[in-house]
Amino acid sequence: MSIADAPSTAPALEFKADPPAGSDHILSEEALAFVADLGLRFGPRIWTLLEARQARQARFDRGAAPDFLPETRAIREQDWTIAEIPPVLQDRRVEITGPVDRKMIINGLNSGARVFMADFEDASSPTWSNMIHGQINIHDAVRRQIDFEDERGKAYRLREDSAELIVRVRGLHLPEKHLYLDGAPLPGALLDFGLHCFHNAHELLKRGSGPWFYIPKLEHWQEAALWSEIFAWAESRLGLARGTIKATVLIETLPAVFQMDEILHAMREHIVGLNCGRWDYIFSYIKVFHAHPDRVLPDREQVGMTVPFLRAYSKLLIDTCHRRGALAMGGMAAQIPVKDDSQANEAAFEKVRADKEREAGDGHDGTWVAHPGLIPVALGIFDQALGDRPNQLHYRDPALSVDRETLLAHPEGSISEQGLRGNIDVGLEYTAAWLAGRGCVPIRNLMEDAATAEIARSQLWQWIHHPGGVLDDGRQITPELFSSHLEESLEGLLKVAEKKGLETGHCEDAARLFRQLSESPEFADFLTLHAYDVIA
Ligand SMILES: CC(=O)SCCNC(=O)CCNC(=O)[C@H](O)C(C)(C)COP(=O)(O)OP(=O)(O)OC[C@H]1O[C@@H](n2cnc3c(N)ncnc32)[C@H](O)[C@@H]1OP(=O)(O)O
Ligand SMILES: O=CC(=O)O
Ligand SMILES: [Mg+2]
Repeated sequence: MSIADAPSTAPALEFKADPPAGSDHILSEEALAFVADLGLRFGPRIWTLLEARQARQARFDRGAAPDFLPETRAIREQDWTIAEIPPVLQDRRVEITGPVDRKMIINGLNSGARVFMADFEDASSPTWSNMIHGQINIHDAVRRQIDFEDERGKAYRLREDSAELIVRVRGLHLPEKHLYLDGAPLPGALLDFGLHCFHNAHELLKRGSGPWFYIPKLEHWQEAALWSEIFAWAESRLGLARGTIKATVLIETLPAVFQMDEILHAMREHIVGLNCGRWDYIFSYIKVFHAHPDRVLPDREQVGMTVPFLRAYSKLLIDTCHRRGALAMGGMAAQIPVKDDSQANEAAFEKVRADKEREAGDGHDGTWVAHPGLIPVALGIFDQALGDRPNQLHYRDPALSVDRETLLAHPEGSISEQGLRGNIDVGLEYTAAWLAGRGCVPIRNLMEDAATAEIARSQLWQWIHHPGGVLDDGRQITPELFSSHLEESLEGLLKVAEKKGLETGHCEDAARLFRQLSESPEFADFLTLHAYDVIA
């Protein structure tokens, strides 16, 4: 059955805002019918899975901690592998990621990285305009019709040998408030997946590529199983062969690290690998244990990939993937080139080099960079580690032994005034940018995205709410201390905004959100959910 002939059983989607200009072909009747069908079939299942997250968190709040599941022991112990990885996805030694604006997409695809991940998630603020223009841009990129000229007159066009495109969709928790179905907002993930798949799957396949996705923030293998069902349904509805759609799943929540075999198994027809989403993983550690007074984390700077719980996570991910024939992707180092300070620039590159050397040496099949300037460093390291192979799928560490205790090990360290102020300053500046529609920004020479703000505000919550929130000079982090730093920080941010002629309302809103989320007795699940209420 052709797409146009397929009957839609879903009620029509209700627009809560006008479709952005120039989006008629993206929000076409057929595409909307496909998305509405997705919403009707899978929306209620998503709500149920989100409720299950709440129930699990309530158990963690009563003192429990994540563990391997007894009921899925057989899946962990039996021998099985995922389906074959398509040839174009076998070599992913360096991937660049970025938001979905036109210039970023062209630059990312032209960057020399193997993959460009177009990010509807952590690097994008999900304004209606960003999300729909992102789809327009991806549609054009797939058809290689994405030429454009910026305000300086610089022309952009795709190179012949552009990178493979992977689209990261929003997490299951984020609604798309501009589209309602049956009285409830459509899950944003279904809109992102649905539009890309509907418009581009056949076109990509015709061009030797395919509908490839990154799936973020899963907390349970049943969520992975649902994605596989969504893919299978879309394949059948769009006339694609079963197993055409391929996903890489980010392991970036603490519960998910205990279910990596189960996630691979549940998606074995549709998965090609796992990725170490280290930043959200740190956020998840704080969230899962937010009610445990003995789990207060030290300064963010002290929680790097070499601390035991993070090192164990990445090593177990590599081993699990390679046992199952799946790619084990590394994560993002936050450093970016420093333009006006060669010493700081060299130090930033050194940090990225060390990070990528560790990843390649541990057996990762590829890694992420945030900026094109870092591709040569990462490529050099992975080229050397891979030799003439496309990946390190053959590699297993015979001495590896990772247990639950290490996966949960609490990192030792201290909390400094600089760390406290850093979380407030960076969190506030980032959140103000997000509210203004920019989901990824350079702050103090680091790439910052939504995960930064989540770590910052959840650390602040922990430090304010637990007796362990004590500075290295002996001062307790009280609501009053937090509040005085927040005021100072806001004052500074407002001055900068005024000087640049930027809207100051976003700074005020960001401060209000930070105050509300950090001081509230309840720990909020996601800052971005609260911030989403404020954006257009
Ligand atoms: C935890 C996670 O989820 S990680 C995944 C999410 N994070 C990301 O995707 C990071 C994306 N990175 C970025 O957005 C940017 O690198 C930033 C915001 C950090 C810095 O951007 P800028 O300030 O524009 O950097 P800079 O001025 O040095 O850029 C130089 C050029 O590189 C381009 N560039 C920078 N980063 C990227 C990127 N990630 N992809 C493609 N092109 C890029 C810029 O567009 C610019 O192009 P131009 O010369 O044609 O104007
Ligand atoms: O999405 C990536 C992460 O580190 O978080
Ligand atoms: Mg993430």
